[in-house]
Amino acid sequence: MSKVAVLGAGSWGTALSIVLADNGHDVRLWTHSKDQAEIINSTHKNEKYLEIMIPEKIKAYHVLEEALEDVSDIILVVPTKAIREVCNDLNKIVNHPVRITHASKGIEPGTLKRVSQLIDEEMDSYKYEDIVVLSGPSHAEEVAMRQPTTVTVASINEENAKGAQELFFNDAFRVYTSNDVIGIELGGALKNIIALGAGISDGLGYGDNAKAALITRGLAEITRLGTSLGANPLSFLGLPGVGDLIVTCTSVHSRNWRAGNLLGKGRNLNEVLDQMGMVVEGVRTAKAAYQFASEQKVEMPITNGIYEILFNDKKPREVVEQLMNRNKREEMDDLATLLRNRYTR
Ligand SMILES: NC(=O)C1=CN([C@@H]2O[C@H](COP(=O)(O)OP(=O)(O)OC[C@H]3O[C@@H](n4cnc5c(N)ncnc54)[C@H](OP(=O)(O)O)[C@@H]3O)[C@@H](O)[C@H]2O)C=CC1
Ligand SMILES: O=C(CO)COP(=O)(O)O
Repeated sequence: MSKVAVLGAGSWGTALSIVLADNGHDVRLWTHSKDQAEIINSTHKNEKYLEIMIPEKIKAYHVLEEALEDVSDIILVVPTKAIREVCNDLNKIVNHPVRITHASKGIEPGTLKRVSQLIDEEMDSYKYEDIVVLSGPSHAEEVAMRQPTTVTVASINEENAKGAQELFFNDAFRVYTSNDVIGIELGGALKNIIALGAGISDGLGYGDNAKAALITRGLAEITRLGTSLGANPLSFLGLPGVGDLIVTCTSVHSRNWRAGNLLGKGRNLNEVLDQMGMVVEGVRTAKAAYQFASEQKVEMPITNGIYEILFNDKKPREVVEQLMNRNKREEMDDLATLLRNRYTR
């Protein structure tokens, strides 16, 4: 059994700690809040984030050095805006070989970097090829209740991907491997923008047809961007692509869907974020994807529309009208070309 430090005691860090504890590992759940660590250790609950009881063998830590002592694995699960800060601290402390798996879903606006690239930049003695990403359709609320869930772990280092698969795999948590780090990270990050859109559509009172259109055309545009950045287009048809799109666009557990829903009902972004109290990664990632799409000259009409609603106060109904009245076109033209170019000579 392994000693594992899970960094980030929000919904997802807590749920993944439960999976690891169920697998018999020695789990140290690190939080930046001393009070939260004390509450978790004394009550075995993390009520702000999850209702379920936490197994007593999960110990919460506030001091990073103590959480990291002798661990073989670090699971990084803080919001993407905190990744640099936490890795910067890790860099000063970690001086023995560890495997780093991250499970955060976002892209950094400005630099347009994925989480594995941020880790690589902040950690001197750690190679990009060795980083593992865990992603897929996995609401923390369901994982914590041991409901059947499937995810993918990806790394360029096959041994590390298989090691992470072994670490997490159990009867309720089935783990696949992949070597497409770019596709797995981008699928998980970009679907959050489309989930905001699905929430907006529901908030406006539109029905299932509109949502199916958003999921399908959203998939087309995130695949287009991902492929232009080096991802395997087929990864977008897998768990971290279409799987995660379905789960976040159709579930009330999704914070991105819930935030979108409030926006669709007429609230502005600041009001919505105040009310959520948990991370809504799609907001930052929409900014990054908007910038990416214009720099790479990739067509992303849904993302552009959501960017306008979030940051330029455009009315959601106006965006829908624009999307519905875009130039007439063939459905599969660019995606078919993209796949043909990749798989034929
Ligand atoms: N929830 C889910 O179902 C899933 C989430 N994810 C991804 O996991 C990542 C984390 O999400 P999730 O756990 O849900 O988020 P939550 O909002 O539930 O929790 C975020 C946690 O991170 C902590 N935090 C915030 N800033 C810092 C910092 N600078 N240093 C250390 N800790 C910090 C928060 O502390 P505090 O309480 O003090 O604010 C809180 O404990 C996101 O990228 C998300 O997209 C991926 C799959 C599923
Ligand atoms: O990524 C998730 C499920 O796979 C969680 O999505 P939200 O951040 O929208 O809750």
